[in-house]
Amino acid sequence: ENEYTLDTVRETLVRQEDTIVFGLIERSKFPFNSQTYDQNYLQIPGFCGSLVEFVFTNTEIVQAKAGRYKNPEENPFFPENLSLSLVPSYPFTKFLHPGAASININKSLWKMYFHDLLPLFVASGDDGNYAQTAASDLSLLQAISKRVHYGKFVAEVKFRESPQDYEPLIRSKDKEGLMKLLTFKSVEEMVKKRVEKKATLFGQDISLNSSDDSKGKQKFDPSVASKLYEKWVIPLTKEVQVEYLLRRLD
Ligand SMILES: O=C(O)C(=O)C[C@]1(C(=O)O)C=C[C@@H](O)C=C1
Repeated sequence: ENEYTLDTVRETLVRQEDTIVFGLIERSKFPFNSQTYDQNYLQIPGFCGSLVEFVFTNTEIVQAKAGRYKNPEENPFFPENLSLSLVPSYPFTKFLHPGAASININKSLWKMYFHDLLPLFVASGDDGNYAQTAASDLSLLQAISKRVHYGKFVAEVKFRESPQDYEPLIRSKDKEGLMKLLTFKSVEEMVKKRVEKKATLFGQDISLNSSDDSKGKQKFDPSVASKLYEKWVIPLTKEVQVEYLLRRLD
């Protein structure tokens, strides 16, 4: 259980930034491709929904059978469709309180992603690559979901470090007080700046003549990455922390 400390969980969050920034850059290779999201585009017998829903539900079914959701860091978007893992189980450290399993905010992430985030950074247009578009939506949304739900681990670490500060707030269900106690504004500022810097560096065209590197055209507007963190990723990670703490003494 020593693998989880405030330093190690923060290191994990930092590494997850790379995945999210790359995910944004990968999705921005494709235009919006609205057919991917159109409820009337598909005509598959026995399936009702958009292509992106088709790709998500079927991918999650396979990944659940292959054991993905046995790991408490993973949360499915369509848990109602999933069957049990078919693979031998691995002894994941039981670090979280059992109440953690009932927290899944993927439905809100789904809405945020398709309604607010995508239109911010994806060019309009259609290039016919709907399956590839849905696949990059899937990997980016999975990365964002993993990051936001990692708030459960962050909250558990903080609780174990100072139960005397958290317990009274949990008992009185003081959401505002909990939010205040778990917030570190200076850390949030660092996270946003670092994410924007990563987006600048990862999105750069690389040439062999190093003096040309910074002149190349950017693959992606880096401010979108920090905006994603500021408006959604950080606030939702905090919301998960509060929800987790409220269940911590059950
Ligand atoms: O690093 C922490 O302490 C966290 O809780 C993570 C996080 C974040 O989402 O990046 C959230 C809340 C804190 O105010 C600072 C950062």
